[in-house]
Amino acid sequence: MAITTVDFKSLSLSSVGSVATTLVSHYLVTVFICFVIGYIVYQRCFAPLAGVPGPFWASLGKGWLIVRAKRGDLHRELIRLHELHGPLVRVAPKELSVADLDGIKMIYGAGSQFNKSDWYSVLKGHRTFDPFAEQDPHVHAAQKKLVIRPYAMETLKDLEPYVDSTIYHFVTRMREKMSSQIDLGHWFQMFAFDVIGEITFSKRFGFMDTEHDDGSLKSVESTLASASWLGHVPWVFWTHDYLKPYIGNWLGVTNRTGSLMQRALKEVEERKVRGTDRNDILEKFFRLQREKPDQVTDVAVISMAAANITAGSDTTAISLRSIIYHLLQNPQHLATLRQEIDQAQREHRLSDPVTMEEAEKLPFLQATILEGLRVHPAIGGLLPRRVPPGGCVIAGRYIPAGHVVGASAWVVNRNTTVFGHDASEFNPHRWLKGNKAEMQRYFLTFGGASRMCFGRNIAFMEMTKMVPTFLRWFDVRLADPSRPLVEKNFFFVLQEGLIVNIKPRDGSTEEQQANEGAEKEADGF
Ligand code: HEM
Repeated sequence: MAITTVDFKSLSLSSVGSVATTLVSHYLVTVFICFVIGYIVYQRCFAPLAGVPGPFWASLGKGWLIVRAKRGDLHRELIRLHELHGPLVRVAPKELSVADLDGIKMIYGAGSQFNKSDWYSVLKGHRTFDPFAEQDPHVHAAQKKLVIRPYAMETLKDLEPYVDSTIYHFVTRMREKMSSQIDLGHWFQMFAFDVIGEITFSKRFGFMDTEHDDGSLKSVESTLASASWLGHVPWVFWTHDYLKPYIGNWLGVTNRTGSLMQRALKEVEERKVRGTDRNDILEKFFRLQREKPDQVTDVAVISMAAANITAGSDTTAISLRSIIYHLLQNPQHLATLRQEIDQAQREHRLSDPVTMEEAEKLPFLQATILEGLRVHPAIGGLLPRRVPPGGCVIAGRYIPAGHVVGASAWVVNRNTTVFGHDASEFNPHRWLKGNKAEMQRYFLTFGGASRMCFGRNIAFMEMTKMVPTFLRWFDVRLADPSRPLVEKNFFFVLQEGLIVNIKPRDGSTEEQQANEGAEKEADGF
């Protein structure tokens, strides 16, 4: 048997060095492999959330969430995973998606102790006044108390004329588009931005006039697209923030504190110089400021005005698209709604545009709007919350303090126990026949508890007026009913492809209707 021996004398210094390097690198690789195996074994077998079902890669890091956020399909994937695995799905090593009804009540119900997680820190950035993204519950409560009044039900009457004038403008522009194919989804987006401009600053953005935007639409989209993945790794955002003076700005999320804030700032400054006799939201903020000048600062007013644009424009456009698209895909429900609207019209129960009060007396319309909001919630992210001290038990599973739990309205709004066996279908009748109070308890489209949407009354007013006014004047058909809308979930679930053919209704000529619309606009609507 041959025995190999090392002749140390014959080894040069450089070959000793290379043997040492090889040994060290082998050692490091071995340590690294042991570490990786140890980490995988820990996460899969011993970590507090070990054993909760979910995608393999999600149990090991944030990569799975980031990939889904970038692909924009998290909402659909969560529906699939909950169907497969039940009430809890592990979406990251310390994060769960929850579909359990008691769990939903615990996280988003009255008196909840679950505060917004670090995901929101990237939206907030350095802003000092930001009720949407604020994580500290005491700061949030104090800020909300200062600015909530302009969003209350009683003030809707003051804002209604601004919505009327924008709806008139929309109808007029649609009449100019008669008999042609249009991207109705894009028009709803331009409408939603214009109406927010009008109720906040008494100034439409002017997108419907020019059929172009000034970059705001892209700005909101890139804010969301960037926040939706960065929120899972806030340290990337803060490192970028630290290095920004040297490397420049690479992250779209900073738009929220950049260009949109600049627009709000410009409007606020102009208004201060110009003054106004209008009773829009800005004027209402100024009134609050006069009452409490130390607390309702300029920063607060500008921040809230900008929040209206980011939180209130796309969300409303998405909801309008959902309502109209689902009606067009379900002609039987469209026919029922048309019947209700036409009958009210014949009985002279409708103004033009339909008033909020009139619309509230149309039950099928109200049911249709709720159903559109249920099947396609504008916000499709997980609404992540931190588990409070002491931990919690959801679906029989203990979840330690500091872990993150969240639910997507896309999953909860499809719960068959609450919404019925056909929960995944669009059926407005469920709101007329089913247990409405129970359905509203778990309706997560506007969020929940103290963090529920401030702007929901305003959004509801816009939709409840717009839908009957639009359907009363126009006959709309999908250009290609076999082509579903494309969805992109960047926290907001945006749709693309609502291409329709549009025609006048009621037999009146296009010219006649266009003239009526123009006259009404000139009358000061
Ligand atoms: C159909 C339209 C809308 C939908 C579906 C919607 C949905 C939501 C949801 C789900 C939340 C909670 C988000 C979370 O927990 O992270 C929220 C919060 C908020 N929304 Fe809306 N929203 C809509 C329209 C509006 C409008 C028109 C405005 C303003 C004019 C607005 C202003 C806000 C604000 C300020 C918050 C933060 C509330 C807080 O944390 O206290 N929203 N919205």
